Amino acid sequence: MRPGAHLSAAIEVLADIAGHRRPAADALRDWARTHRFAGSGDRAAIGTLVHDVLRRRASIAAHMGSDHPRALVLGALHMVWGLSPAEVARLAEDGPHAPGALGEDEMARLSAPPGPVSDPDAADVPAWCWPHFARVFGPRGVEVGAALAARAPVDLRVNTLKATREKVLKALSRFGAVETPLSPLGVRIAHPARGGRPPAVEAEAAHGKGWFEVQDEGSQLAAALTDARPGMQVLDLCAGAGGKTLALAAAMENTGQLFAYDADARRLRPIWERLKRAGVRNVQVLDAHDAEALSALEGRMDRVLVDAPCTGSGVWRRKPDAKWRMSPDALTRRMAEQDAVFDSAAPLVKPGGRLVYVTCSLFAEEGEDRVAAFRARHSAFAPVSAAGVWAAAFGTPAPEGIAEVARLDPAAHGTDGFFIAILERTA
Ligand SMILES: C[S@@+](CC[C@H](N)C(=O)[O-])C[C@H]1O[C@@H](n2cnc3c(N)ncnc32)[C@H](O)[C@@H]1O
Repeated sequence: MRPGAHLSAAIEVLADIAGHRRPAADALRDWARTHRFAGSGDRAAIGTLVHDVLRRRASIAAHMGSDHPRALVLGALHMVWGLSPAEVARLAEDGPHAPGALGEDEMARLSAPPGPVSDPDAADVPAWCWPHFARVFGPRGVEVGAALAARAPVDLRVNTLKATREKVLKALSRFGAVETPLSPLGVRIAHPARGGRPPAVEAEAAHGKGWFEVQDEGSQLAAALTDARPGMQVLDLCAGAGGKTLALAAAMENTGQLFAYDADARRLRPIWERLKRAGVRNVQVLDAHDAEALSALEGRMDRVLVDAPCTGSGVWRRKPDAKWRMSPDALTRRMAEQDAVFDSAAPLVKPGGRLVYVTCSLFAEEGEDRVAAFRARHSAFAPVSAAGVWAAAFGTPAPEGIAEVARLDPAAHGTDGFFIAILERTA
């Protein structure tokens, strides 16, 4: 396919996503199925363009005066990829399957300097979300939204059961791998510029040997603040595919007992292969909905990690389509689920043990509010300073944003957005 045809394909896929409120991955997969002539390079180029449009949909639409997929794609080439208006015009006429010549208005829009835009558009967040951003970030809201609209790097966590950071850095040196600034186990590979594909690190031999896992630095820090130590009894109550389970197992040096549970058996499924590859031997995976297995843990856990289901507003860098699909109703549903799973964790914690509540959301309704509501229902839990746990874990003072609770955001910390609260059972 010629580059011009990639633009037309991206326009088609974006129309499908907008028309049917579908996940981008589904629309891209269906497009590929019905256009078998497209090679993997073509599919990657189209996918990159679609995701770049979705990251910046609101600010591009404001500049182009339209949210039609054609306007969004042309705008993204200029505003995200940095092509000049003349270069965009050339690409738009690149071959018979390109979108076609630019109109006068399109050319004028592309050539115009950036004009004034509303805060939610400048932040590239849905208008209904803006009050939630403003509540948490105040004047930083636009900066945080813009950081969430940028491409994320590939972050890896070194599996200390099998490798060292030096070993992983060396194995991935040709990708320009560097240390992450906050997590002592993190390795980062920058996202390539304009249209480029991030390296397929999971195809590397070092991944096959279990030396590292793909995990955002924020997620690594959430696991580290759980402070699971060798010999402890620990439950990962919302284990999902096991991202944090693996980090906890390594922190426990394969000793003690780590239980992994998730209410959804399908989500838990990949954990088996991951545990094996990582050389983890201290994890017992509990069956979904095995209430008896969970109640057997009552009052026994040194740590219970509740990595609660959430809107995912902190990971919009990686799933930009999700921010436009999210709704106020979904937020309300997530809050009810968070209260339920928080409550179910409480009896499992032993006196002196800790309950660590985590979401990858930036909204206070899913963070501070849920913790306050939990504490109102459970007087036996007292907060533990996240800054104190940070200082003890890393031997450095906690950065800004980490105080009684921790809120990580891509603008301040370069991580995905996370909320972390640590509570100790006092009685
Ligand atoms: C944010 S994801 C977990 C991600 C995972 N911890 C990781 O690091 O890869 C939240 C998980 O909570 C699970 N979940 C939702 N309600 C639950 C409940 N009441 N009890 C246990 N798990 C629940 C969901 O199935 C989902 O897999």
